[in-house]
Amino acid sequence: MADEWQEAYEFAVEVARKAGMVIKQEIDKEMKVLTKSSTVDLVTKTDERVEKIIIGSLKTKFGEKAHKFIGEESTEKGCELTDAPTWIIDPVDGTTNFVHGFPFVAVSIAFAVKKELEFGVVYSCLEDKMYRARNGKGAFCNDEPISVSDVKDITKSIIISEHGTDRTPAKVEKIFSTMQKILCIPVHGLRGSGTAATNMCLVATGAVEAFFEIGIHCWDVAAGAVIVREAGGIVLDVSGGPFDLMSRRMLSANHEDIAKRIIKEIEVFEVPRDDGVKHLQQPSSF
Ligand SMILES: O=P([O-])([O-])O[C@@H]1[C@H](O)[C@H](O)[C@@H](O)[C@H](O)[C@H]1O
Ligand SMILES: [Mg+2]
Repeated sequence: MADEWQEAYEFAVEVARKAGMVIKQEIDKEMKVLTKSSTVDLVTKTDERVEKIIIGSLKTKFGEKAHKFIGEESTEKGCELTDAPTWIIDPVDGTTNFVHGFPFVAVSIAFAVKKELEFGVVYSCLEDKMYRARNGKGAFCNDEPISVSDVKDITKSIIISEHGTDRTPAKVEKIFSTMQKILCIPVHGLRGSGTAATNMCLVATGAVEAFFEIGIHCWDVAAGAVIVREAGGIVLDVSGGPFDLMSRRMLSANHEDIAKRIIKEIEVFEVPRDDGVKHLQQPSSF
């Protein structure tokens, strides 16, 4: 069937909008903040509630058993990506922003079939920007086509990276050393919105040339990966090898020239994979 997943794609947009409305209603209320992997890895009742709303809506629409789900707040024993149609969900990407009222928070919903990403939806709900893309069908923001920047000269670029939620001094040192080297290439600027999904959409719209991070999770970047590719960009491992959704390493860029130059400066550090697989050989570089 040529267009087997179109209905699911359209429904994902609807569900992302519904989820974003809940986030908008909750952001100004007093909230109880809990922590997860570290004291700066925050979670709220809204994260859990929104994930339940999204997965509940998808199950009602497509049946309890037809699809599998990987959700930030409900995947406790590692993520297993099989050949089955699988939804990959971050209900509130940018939870720290949400807690502080910093105005970038996104709902990220991706769909993979046979381990290949089929479509992605990122709703930057406080800005009311609905980003979406489906394989081979282009990328859009609020129904307008989007495309990456045509800047190939790194000295004319803006690059995004984030600090993540691991404050191990040796890792933080590598993150800042990488940022310092990139800043001093020099580039026009370094930025970070506090949501990986939104960062990838900023690459897709051409507002920045690249975004990279080590330590993100599959639900942070799955939807954004489709959006960047469909906007004409590339998504790679931070070594320049192929992007591996479970590796927790990702570089997205408008062009190979920008990606290659950034890769020269990235100080890579080890993070456990999302699927728990150990000793996987890292992909080779360019
Ligand atoms: O926890 P969360 O807010 O959904 O997701 C986080 C955001 O995407 C942040 O930008 C990135 O730096 C972290 O690595 C992610 O964990
Ligand atoms: Mg996230």
